Amino acid sequence: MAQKIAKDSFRTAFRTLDKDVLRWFPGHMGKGLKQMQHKLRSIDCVIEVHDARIPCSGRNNDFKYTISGVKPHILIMNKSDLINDEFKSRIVTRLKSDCEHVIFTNSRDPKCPGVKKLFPLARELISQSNRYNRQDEEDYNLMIIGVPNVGKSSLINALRMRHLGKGKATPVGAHPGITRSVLQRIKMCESPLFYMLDTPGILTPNITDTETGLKLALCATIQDHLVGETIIADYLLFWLNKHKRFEYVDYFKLDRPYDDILQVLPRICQNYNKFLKLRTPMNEYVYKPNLDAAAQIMIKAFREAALGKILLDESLL
Ligand SMILES: Nc1nc2c(ncn2[C@@H]2O[C@H](COP(=O)(O)OP(=O)(O)OP(=O)(O)O)[C@@H](O)[C@H]2O)c(=O)[nH]1
Repeated sequence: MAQKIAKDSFRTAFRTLDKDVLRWFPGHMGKGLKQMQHKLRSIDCVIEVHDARIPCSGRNNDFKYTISGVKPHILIMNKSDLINDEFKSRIVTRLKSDCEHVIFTNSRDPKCPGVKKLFPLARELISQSNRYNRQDEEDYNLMIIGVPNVGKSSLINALRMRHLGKGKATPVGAHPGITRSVLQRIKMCESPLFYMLDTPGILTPNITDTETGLKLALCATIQDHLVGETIIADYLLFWLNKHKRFEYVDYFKLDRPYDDILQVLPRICQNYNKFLKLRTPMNEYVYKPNLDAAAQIMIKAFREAALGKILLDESLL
């Protein structure tokens, strides 16, 4: 029934009035790339971290020509606990021409197999590569890079926890932009001696179209309010309907799937008791649905996989 309703009349393409997606993403991150280039000589391996829910969208390939083109490069698909395992081999195949070494991690779990695999693979690749003037040195220097909020700091902490038994070296935040580009050298492993040269290098996401921008926003690579919670929630609703993922109907206690976000948000306000109390010119109080709060509830549900495991790039594989 739900499928039929969705199929007959729902949107087949996502349109937003706000076409200027690039405006959402700040341009200041280019500075980070320059700093990374300065450190290039002493780096033995580049660890690129990206969000496994968007393996094709938003990766910034510029660094390949400036940094990783000449260094061993491992691509980490982090937050892989939020996608279904069945997609992993398709992701590896899809990314093969770009990077031969793809590892899936859940950085919230230092014991996950991907975290375990990373240093042995890095060591192997470094030993096969030209280390310039550093052949005699016995330490390995890594650089972790990626767009905001993909879990770079969490990965560093997971690796340190695993190999050194130590806790946090870098702050982790639920909001993008926590890491500042202060240069430091963090010990990651004693034997063999692994260092991470900088705090994580932040790359500007590569936005090719509106949908890419909205997927990046859903994955929290940019602060929600810069894009607008309602636009992000609307895109989520569109995506869920298009991919026949109707778990949201039960989760938000709706009676059926809806295509119009302005029909969904007031119902969520009702069910979650999200109202704004406003005073009228007559000094009376009225209650208005708090649509932004409802949109935040939808976005949070996606981010916590409460609507099921969702690979936003599914149709690009
Ligand atoms: N489910 C899940 N959440 C993760 C994972 N890795 C990180 N997170 C969460 O993602 C958010 C961002 O993590 P950070 O480690 O701060 O990301 P970052 O890339 O260092 O962020 P910036 O400093 O803004 O560039 C935090 O809320 C983490 O708890 C993961 O593998 N799975």
